[in-house]
Amino acid sequence: MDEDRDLSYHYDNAEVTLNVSLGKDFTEGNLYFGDMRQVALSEMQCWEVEHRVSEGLLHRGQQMHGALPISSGRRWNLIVWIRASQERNKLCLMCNRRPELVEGGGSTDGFTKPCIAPLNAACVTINTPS
Ligand SMILES: O=C(O)CCC(=O)C(=O)O
Ligand SMILES: [Fe+2]
Repeated sequence: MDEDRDLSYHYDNAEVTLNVSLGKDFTEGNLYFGDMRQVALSEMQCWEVEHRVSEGLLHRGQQMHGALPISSGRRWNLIVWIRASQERNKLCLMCNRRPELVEGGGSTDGFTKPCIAPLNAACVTINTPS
């Protein structure tokens, strides 16, 4: 709390993300979006999206995005990362490999083992739009 004034460019470990602006009072701090994570950062275009308080924004989790710095106030958001096991069982978004599945009970379709690969540095590069 009180420390994160912005959020660098990244993609989410989710198929779809819901981002709801809860307020409170803040200035600046817009979201920005780029292409899907597979596009080279050097070729990516970014655009800014105004995110008004009480509005929800639904985006693909693998679309690159970030939050610009706020210049005053406090910015609260509700973030819901929505994951689909059918998709995630095919590919781990964090290491780009097919995950090993652990048997689940009942009607589950498997759970992934913890990912041991280091985070891809390209995913956490700070690259704010000009
Ligand atoms: O601060 C925001 O609105 C973005 C948050 C976000 O992208 C995340 O938590 O994955
Ligand atoms: Fe995110």
